Amino acid sequence: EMFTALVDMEKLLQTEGQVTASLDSYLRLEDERLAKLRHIRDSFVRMHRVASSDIHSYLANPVNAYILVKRLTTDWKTVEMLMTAGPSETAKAVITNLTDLSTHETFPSTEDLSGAVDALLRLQDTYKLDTSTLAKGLITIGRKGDFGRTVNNQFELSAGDCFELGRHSYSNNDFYHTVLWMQEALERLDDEQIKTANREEILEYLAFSTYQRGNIRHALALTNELLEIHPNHPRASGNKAYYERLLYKSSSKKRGDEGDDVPIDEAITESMNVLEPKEESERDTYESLCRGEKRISAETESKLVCYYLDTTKKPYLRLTHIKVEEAFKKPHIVVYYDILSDYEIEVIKKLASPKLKRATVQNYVTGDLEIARYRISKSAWLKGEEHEVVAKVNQRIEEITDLATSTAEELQVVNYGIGGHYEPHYDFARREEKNAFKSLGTGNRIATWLNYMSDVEAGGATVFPLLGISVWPKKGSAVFWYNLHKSGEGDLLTRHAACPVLVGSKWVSNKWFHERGQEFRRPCGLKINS
Ligand SMILES: O=C(O)CCC(=O)C(=O)O
Ligand SMILES: [Fe+2]
Repeated sequence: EMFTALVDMEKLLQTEGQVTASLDSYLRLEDERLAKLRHIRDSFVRMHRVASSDIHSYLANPVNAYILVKRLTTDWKTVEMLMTAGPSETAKAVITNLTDLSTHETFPSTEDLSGAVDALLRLQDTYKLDTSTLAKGLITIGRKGDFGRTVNNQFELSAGDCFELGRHSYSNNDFYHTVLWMQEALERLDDEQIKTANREEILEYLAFSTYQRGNIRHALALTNELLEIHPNHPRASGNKAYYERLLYKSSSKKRGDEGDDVPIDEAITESMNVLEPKEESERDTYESLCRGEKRISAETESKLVCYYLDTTKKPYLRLTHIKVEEAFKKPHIVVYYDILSDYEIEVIKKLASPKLKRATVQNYVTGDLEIARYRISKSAWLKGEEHEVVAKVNQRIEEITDLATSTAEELQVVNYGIGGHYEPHYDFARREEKNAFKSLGTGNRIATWLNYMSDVEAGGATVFPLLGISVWPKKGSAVFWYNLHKSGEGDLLTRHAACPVLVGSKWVSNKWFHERGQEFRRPCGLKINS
């Protein structure tokens, strides 16, 4: 699929170019065909006008008689041919051409379409984007919580697009967004010259979702509007009666009358009207960190420091200055600046691009690798032997961290497309995950090194919900942390996530270090949480 990585989406622009060219040639052929038909029609009209003004003298001329016959035989055949076989033939040639194209992978599938819709809805949710603004193609958010910057766009969503987004929300049981998108679809439909959606269909979804949200009175009004357009609508009158009954019941209840007992209806209306104050979930914290909201105290933050790495004992790095910034103390999470050069990044991206595949996750129970909605990106693995740049980068990471790369996993290169993300997770395997990393035979993932290989225009932070910090991608920099305590126990505070990319493309690469080989580099501790 295409939507999972931005590099693949770039190919779609070429496809769009090819489709445009094919459509151009079809329209040119169609224009020619119609021009021929118009020409024949005009000559028919001219001849008919002249002939009718004086039929006898006109037909007295044998040439004219011949022409008339010819018009109604050969010329008519041509007209028939141009009118019937014409459009489909022209179209057939162009379609064959396009189908040839679509058998190659440059054509998006319906799965890509639904992935793109999913991504838009995820972005709207995570970044609290306003429906109308989004429909106008405008996005107002920047990096690092620098809100208020508007990313401009010339293209807007049609009523039909908004309807599809609403339908998608509906199939996810997300009635809140269904209502927003269906309302937007209705507004847009009013302004459209060529309608891209059907008012009745929108009203039906809108009414039902409005009811699901607990506003029965408004659901009834919308259903009445639907009945005005389509009095015999198969479901509307039943729904109308149902809503009226619910309203009657709740009003008679208020008056103190005992209505008939219809417990289901009441249970629905009552549970819908109660909004319980609930504790902030991990999801809420994660999303607020993605939006760049501050979650650590000024005091904690004030203790974090910047320094230069001591490179005196590091042969390859002795002459370099490496800037380090602490992002958190315990667990110690640090950001290194200017680690990869633009050239190295280009080489790594070039090597990885042809190998990118939808990223997988390990099934917790079976140990199998599978694709999951909570991790949307494409990734590839690069060996040190593949290119001297990869070998050099591995070497550099080894020197900076003092950890052995010989037992580390290969360099994983990841590209996230629009909406691409990785929800909160641990990089290490929990005790109950039996098969994790068994085949590697090098123990658990002791530490994570993550290179940022692009700037991201908006979104795409790496966030740690239990710590309340966000690390923002900066081309060339890297973030590093230990996943395991010295005892070998997993550090539960290292739970982290990659926020959805809102604007731009995010490239990262990472090195996962394993326990074996580090015995003298990071000796074990005896205490559980040391
Ligand atoms: O891309 C990121 O910011 C984090 C990626 C990550 O956590 C992972 O790949 O395990
Ligand atoms: Fe991770």
